[in-house]
Order: sequence, then C-alpha cells, then structure tokens
Amino acid sequence: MSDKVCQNGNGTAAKPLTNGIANGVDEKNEEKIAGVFYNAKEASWYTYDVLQEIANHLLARTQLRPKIGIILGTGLGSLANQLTDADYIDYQTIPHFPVSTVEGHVGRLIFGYLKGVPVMCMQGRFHYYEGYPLAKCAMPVRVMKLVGCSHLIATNAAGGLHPDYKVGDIMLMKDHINIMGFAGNNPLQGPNDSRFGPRFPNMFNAYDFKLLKKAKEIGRDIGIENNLHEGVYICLGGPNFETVAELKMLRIWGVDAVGMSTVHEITTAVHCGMTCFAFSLITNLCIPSYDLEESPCHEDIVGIGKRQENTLTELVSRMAKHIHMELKK
Ligand SMILES: O=P(O)(O)O[C@@H]1C[C@H](O)[C@@H](CO)O1
Ligand SMILES: Nc1nc2[nH]cnc2c(=O)[nH]1
Repeated sequence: MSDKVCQNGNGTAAKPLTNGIANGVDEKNEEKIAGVFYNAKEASWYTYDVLQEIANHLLARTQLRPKIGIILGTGLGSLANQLTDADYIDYQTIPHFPVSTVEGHVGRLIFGYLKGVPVMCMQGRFHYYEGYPLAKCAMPVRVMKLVGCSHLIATNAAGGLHPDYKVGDIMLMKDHINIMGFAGNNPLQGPNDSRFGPRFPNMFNAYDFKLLKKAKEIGRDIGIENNLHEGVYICLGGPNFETVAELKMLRIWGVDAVGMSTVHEITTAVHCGMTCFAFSLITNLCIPSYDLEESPCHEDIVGIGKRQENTLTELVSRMAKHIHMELKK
C-alpha cells in the first residue's frame, strides 16, 4: 500500500489547532475556530476601529511601509523565503487575528523586500471551510489597506477545468464567479462602513486590465508563455473537492479553474479601492469523468506549489517591481 496520506481525495491532513491566540474574539470563540458554524455576529465584529487597531499594532512592529500586499495560497508559501530584511509576525501574536489551520499555510505575516520591493505578505490565508465567515477570511485585506497597501497580489492553488490546462500551469485571473455570493454569502454583507468603500461596489473591472497585460508580457520574458493562461476562477465553499456532475456544470458556466478562496478577498479589496492582480497555480486537473483512478489530494497540491517556487517567485517579484515603479511615477 502506498504511504501517501491521501488517496481518492480523502484523508486531507489538518494542522492541529493551536490554543495560543492572543486575545479578543478568538479566545472566546475557540470552538468556532474548529469550523463548527457560521456566525454573522463574529463577521461584523471586525469594525473599522478594530481593524485600525490591528494595523497600528503591525505598524509598531515593523519599519516597513509596503504599498503591495501579497496573499500566498496553498503550497505557495515558500515564495516568502525570498523576502529579505524581513519582520515575521505570527498570526497568534496579532490581536484579534484568526489562526491558520490548513497544512501548507504557515500562519504569519511577513514584512520584507521581494527583490528590493517592500511588500506585506500573508504566508497562509483563511478559508470558509475552516469555519471562518467570509468577512473574517477576507479581513486581512482591509488590514493591508489600513497599513497603506494600494495593491493586492493574490495567489491560489486551483483545479484546472479548462481542457487545455496542465498541472503546473498558471492561470491569470481575468474574472471570477462569486457563487457563494449568489446565495447571499458575501464578505461585504452587513452594515457598510463607507470609510472602506461604497455599499454597492462595482466588480466590473475587479482584475486590473493593465496588470493582466503586464503579467502576460512577463510570462513571455521568463519563457512560460506556453504554460500561461487567462481565465475565470470560481471559489466553492469546500472542503470537499467536486463531484463529476458539479464539474460538468461549472464547465458549462465558463469556469476555467476551481478553488476555495480568493474571490472574497478580491471583493473586499475592490470594495476598499485596491488594485488587484491574482493568479491560480493549476495543481490538479478537474476532468469530469467517472473513469479516473486519481482524484485531487491536498498533499499533492501542496507539492506542486513547492515545485513551481522559482517560476512563481519570478512572476510575483517582477509584478511587484512593475507596480512599485508605476507607483513612483
Ligand atoms: O488557499 P488556496 O485557495 O490556495 O488553497 C486551495 C484550496 C484549498 O484550501 C486547498 C485544497 O488543497 O488548496
Ligand atoms: N475546489 C477545489 N479547490 C482546489 N484547490 C486545488 N485544487 C482544487 C480543486 O480541484 N477543487
């Protein structure tokens, strides 16, 4: 028998929950962190003042003043190894911050220089299936904004649904389908604080067209144009992977890559006026057939991210450099 932890899509390893939460809402809601139920009250707990408190806390712990926030998806955390002169801030030590419970998400913020560009990096994100409401999953984006970031680079691991995609390819996100929002589950649900943004934000140009164009140019420069695509991402609630019938339906909808994150982060970032760029690393193929022997496995997904570290670092750092130069103009 293979010693692989998961086969046939089962057995996804969970990181043991830590009890070392600094203070605030999580201490009281420790049970909820185990992913038990959705609590709208908990989501709306992150008021402007609470988020400002978190931002001030961070600004007191680093000299860096980044304009670019980066979210590293599953298996993509090793990109953070490239940061120099870095300040590492564990989520457990930040007031009111949740903890990362998923393998492949270290759970810390890093303020450092990516090839000379100051950035703020989330090495590990929060997912809905961990038991966090969407507003809480996306809360760090508002913190980025309050720290001074005008741009967000979000990355994720996703299943490739488009028939041309191969494992290891990169799909630049040109758009998304907010399926969880269709049913009213939206990170912006609840009272709107106009200091963040408008009640009814426009998502028409959520993914900055110029940055998308630049990414394609960079893709050519670094020789990955044959493994680079542009497509539509969907975030499902997870944690289960999709059934064949679901994959068939998503394909009809025009979805190219399937994941469990990013959409609520981008929605929150657009709401507060940040310019967004995002991409998916295709870590497995979503083939709508009952005849397959292999199915997605979290450990393999993490491994693909690590394998692609050099390419991803090159793409992200060149994008960061470009944004940095543009901001200086
Ligand atoms: O955080 P991301 O969206 O990169 O993680 C994806 C979705 C699940 O969390 C995990 C499945 O392996 O990878
Ligand atoms: N929902 C979903 N998320 C993923 N993350 C990485 N691969 C997948 C996948 O196939 N489906």
